[in-house]
Parts: sequence; C-alpha cells; structure tokens
Amino acid sequence: MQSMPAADKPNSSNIKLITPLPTKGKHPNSTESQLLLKIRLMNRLQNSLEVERVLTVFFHEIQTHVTIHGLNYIHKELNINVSVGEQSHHSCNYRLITDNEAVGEITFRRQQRFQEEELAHIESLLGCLVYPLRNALQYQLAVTTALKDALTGAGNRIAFDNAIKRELNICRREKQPLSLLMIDIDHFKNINDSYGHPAGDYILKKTVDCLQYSLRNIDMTFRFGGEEFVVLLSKTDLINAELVAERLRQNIAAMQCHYDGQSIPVTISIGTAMFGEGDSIFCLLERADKALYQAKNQGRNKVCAIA
Ligand SMILES: Nc1nc2c(ncn2[C@@H]2O[C@H](COP(=O)(O)OP(=O)(O)OP(=O)(O)O)[C@@H](O)[C@H]2O)c(=O)[nH]1
Repeated sequence: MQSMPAADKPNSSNIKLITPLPTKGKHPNSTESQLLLKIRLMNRLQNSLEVERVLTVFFHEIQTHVTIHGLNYIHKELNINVSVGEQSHHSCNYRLITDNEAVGEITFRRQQRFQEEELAHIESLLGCLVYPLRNALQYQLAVTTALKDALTGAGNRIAFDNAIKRELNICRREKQPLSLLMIDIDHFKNINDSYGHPAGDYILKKTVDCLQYSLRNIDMTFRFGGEEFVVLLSKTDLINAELVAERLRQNIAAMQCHYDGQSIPVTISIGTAMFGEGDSIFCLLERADKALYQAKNQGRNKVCAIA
C-alpha cells in the first residue's frame, strides 16, 4: 500500500491519543499486540464484499484506537462516494494503491488535529483495509458489469427484471404511481444499411447517453433488445410520463450525430403506460408496446400513451 500523507489544519488542544488494544500484561505497542490487532481487523474486514460495509467496519474498528469523527471514501473511476460518521474540521487523506491498482482515496476527519503518532497508527491500520477494499471493489464491478448492456452501458434485461419488481413493490406499498416508456429508434435498419453497423452501434450509444442525460437520476434506462429501450419512471403518473417522453423525443431529434464525417439524423417513437391496480408486469409491458405500435403507425417520431 502506498499512501499520500495527511494534510491537516491548524491544531486545537485536547488531543486524544491512540488507545491500543488491551493485552495480557504486555506493552500495548509491542509488535505482538500490533499483530493481533491487525489480524482481528483483517478478519472483520473480510466478512463483507460490500464497499460501504467494509468501510463502516473499518471506521468503527479504527475508532477504538484513534479518535475519528468521520470518514469519506472516493473512487472516481467507479463513481463511488461513501461517507461514514460526521464532517469535521481537521482531516488527513490517503491515496490507496495496491499492485499498481488505484483503490481510491480515503479521508479521515475529526475535531482535533491529528498527531504524528496517530497518523502512523492510521497508516499501519490502512494496510489491513487495502486488500479487503480491493476485493469489494472488484466484486461490485463484477456485479455492475453483469447487469449492464456492454455496448451502451444501459441496464440489461436482468437489471430490468430486478428493477421492475423492486419498483412495483415500492409503488404498491407507498401507493405511488409508476410509469414505463417503451422506446424504439425509428428505421434503425436503414441507419445500419446506409452508414454501416459500427455507425449503428455509435447511434445506440449516443441515444442512451442522450436519454440518460435527459432523465432524473432516479429514472432507469434499460436496453430491451436491438434498438429498443425501456425507461422506468418511478413516482410518475401517465400525464407526467407523457411530458417526459415528449422531452426525450425532442432531445433525441435535436441530437447531433456525426460518424465518419457524416451527419446521421435520429428519431425515436415512444409508447407510454402507467402501472394500474391489479396490473401485472406483463400487462404493463403489453400496453406500453401497444402504445409504441400506435406511435410507429402514426408516422414515427411520436409519443403515444395507453392508460
Ligand atoms: N448496429 C447495430 N444494429 C443492431 C443491433 N441490434 C440490432 N440491430 C439492428 O437493428 C435493426 C432493427 O430493425 P427493425 O426491427 O426492422 O426496425 P427499424 O428498422 O428500426 O424499423 P422501425 O422500428 O419500424 O422504425 C436490425 O437491422 C438489427 O440488425 C446492435 O447492437 N448494433
């Protein structure tokens, strides 16, 4: 593990020093007690493959040796940001690297300034965190990848099946509306035929980027098949779903797509449906599909809804 040393702010008094583990008659800072402490910590850290859980365990364990009020962890590439405890005035941060692999950045916060002895203790305990954290990151990456469409980055069918079950439960329990958009790129075969398959792939990616950019963070986009996508709009009734669908339609039509020096016009058709009482997932999808069929029949680049 390599670490980037702390950047701390001006001191205040009343510094709480490290409280080592009680040991049987030995000096707490002896190598043996340090080793036991690390073994215990590593055992605890290896109990989970969830990044947040690993960090929470580390936060609670480290607290018994060094006073820490808050911990923040960031992995930019994986878009992970975890905070445990409270924000405080003084901080020290470390960049974690193992086997040439970046494992993110961790910041410890507290109200009093960190002392050199404490920083050394934190650094030595961080050595126990790096591998369990790396394993948790790899697990999270594997799970996320398994639920994504490799080409576009949208959720795949497995992700959709999971999401719709979860959203339906929430919608029933909280008596909130739930709407679904079935989206299809118009004349996509012509795009492939006229500009080539790689251009078609590029359009699929651009379309998903534009859909996601145009939606709220909580809305979910899934690739259903070839050039067909589904958007789940939680807590959204049919009227608002139509407004969202119309915004998506307009944004896609205004999207600039250039491939190999050629400009490619793209439009989508959208079928909209809302989950009703006693509805099944199958019925909801069927209504959205019917609405999409109507949009195609009405000349494409259209939004249709079925209540
Ligand atoms: N480039 C590319 N093309 C794909 C992919 N998956 C499916 N397709 C193509 O998408 C096209 C879909 O064509 P159709 O189902 O006839 O639909 P369409 O041409 O969009 O016509 P309408 O939906 O009626 O407007 C087919 O030519 C498929 O080969 C993919 O991952 N990449």
